[in-house]
Amino acid sequence: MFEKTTWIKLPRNVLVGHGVLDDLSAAVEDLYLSGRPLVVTSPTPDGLVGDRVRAQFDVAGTTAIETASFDAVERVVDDAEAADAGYLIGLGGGKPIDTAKMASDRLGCGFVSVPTAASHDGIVSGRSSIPEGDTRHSVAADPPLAVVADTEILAEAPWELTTAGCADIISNYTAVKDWQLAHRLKNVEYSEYAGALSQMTAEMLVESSEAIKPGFEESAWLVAKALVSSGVAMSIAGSSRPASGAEHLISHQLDRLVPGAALHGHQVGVAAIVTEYLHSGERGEWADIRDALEEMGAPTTAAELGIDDDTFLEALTTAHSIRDRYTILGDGVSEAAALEAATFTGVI
Ligand SMILES: NC(=O)C1=CN([C@@H]2O[C@H](COP(=O)(O)OP(=O)(O)OC[C@H]3O[C@@H](n4cnc5c(N)ncnc54)[C@H](OP(=O)(O)O)[C@@H]3O)[C@@H](O)[C@H]2O)C=CC1
Ligand SMILES: O=C(CO)COP(=O)(O)O
Ligand SMILES: [Zn+2]
Repeated sequence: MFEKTTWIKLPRNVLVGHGVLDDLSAAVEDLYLSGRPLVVTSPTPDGLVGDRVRAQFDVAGTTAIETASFDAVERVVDDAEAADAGYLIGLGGGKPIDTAKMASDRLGCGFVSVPTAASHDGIVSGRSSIPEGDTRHSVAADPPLAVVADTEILAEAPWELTTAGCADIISNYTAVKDWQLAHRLKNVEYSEYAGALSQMTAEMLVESSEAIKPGFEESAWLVAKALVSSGVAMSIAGSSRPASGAEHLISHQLDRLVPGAALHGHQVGVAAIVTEYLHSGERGEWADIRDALEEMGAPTTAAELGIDDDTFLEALTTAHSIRDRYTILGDGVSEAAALEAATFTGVI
C-alpha cells in the first residue's frame, strides 16, 4: 500500500501593500474566526501602531512582551484564557510574532501575523524559534491564518531591520545546499518543490538588489514578498530546512555566546559567506553572497556584526552540536579549518 501523506499548512489571507493595516479587520472577518482577539506585541510596535489595530476590533486585551521566552508564551496563554480570547494577533518583529505563534498552538486557537519589520521569514512560517537557557527551540506550530504586512510601516522601520530580512533570504542559498547534502549523505527527506522555491526566492531577491534601497517603499514590498515565499517553502517542507542550514546553526550559537549582539538576519548572512566557502571552496560562490549582502547594506564581517573574531570562530567550530541537523559543518569544523575559511572570506 502507498503510505506517503502530505499535509501542507499555509496562511489563507496574505496582504502586502501600502496601508493594508487598515484592512486587517476585513482580512480577519474573512476567516470566520469567533471571539475577540488578544493583541500580542512589544513596546515599540505597540507604540507605533497598536492603537490602529485595536481601533478595528473589540479586543480582549493586549499583552506586551519584552523578550521571546517560554515565560512570555505562558503569560500570553494565561492572559488569553483569562480574557476568553478567541484568537491572537501577533504585532511587531519576530519576538511578539513567535510568541503569539507558539501561544496560539498551546491554546489551540487561530493566530494572525502583523509584522512591523521585514526582518526575517518567521513572520509567515510555521516555526516558532524561542530561546531557553543555552538552547534555542525551533518548534513546529501552525503558520498564521493571515499575514498583513503594511509596506508603509515596514518602509519606515529602521533600514537595518529590512537588510536583516534580505540577508535571511540570501541565506536560503546555503540552507538549500545543506539540505541537499543531508539528503545525499544521511538520506534526509528532501522536497524538490520546497528547495526550488526557496532557492528561486533568494535568486529573485538578489536580481532585484538594485531596487532595494532605503527610503523606497518598493524595497519593503520586494523583501516582504520574498519573506512570504520563503515561509511558504518552509510550510511545504514541513520544516525550516529550506531556509535554515549551517548558517542558522552558527547564528543560533552566536545568540548563545553573545545574546543580542546583532539581528538574526545579519548573523545568518555573514555565516552564509563562510558556509558557502565550506561548500564550494576558494572559487565558489561565497563572494557572490558577500557582494549581494554588501549591495543591500547588510554586514559582511564579524566586526560589522559587533562580534569579535574569537567568538565568531568559537561559534563556527561548535555550531554543529546544537541541533540534530546535518549540514556542511558535519561533525565539527576544526579550529584550523574555521580560521582558514573565515580569514579567506574576509569575515574575520
Ligand atoms: N520563527 C522563525 O522562523 C524565526 C524566528 N526568529 C525569531 O525572531 C526574533 C528576532 O526577530 P526580530 O524581528 O529580528 O527582532 P525583534 O522582534 O526583537 O525586533 C527587533 C527590534 O525592532 C524593533 N521594532 C520592530 N518593529 C519596529 C518598527 N516598525 N520600527 C522601529 N522598531 C521596530 C523591536 O522593538 P521592541 O524591542 O519594542 O520589540 C526590536 O527592538 C528572535 O527571537 C528569533 O528567534 C528569527 C528568525 C526566524
Ligand atoms: O530562521 C529561520 C528560517 O529563516 C528558522 O530557522 P530555525 O528552525 O533554525 O529557527
Ligand atoms: Zn532565519
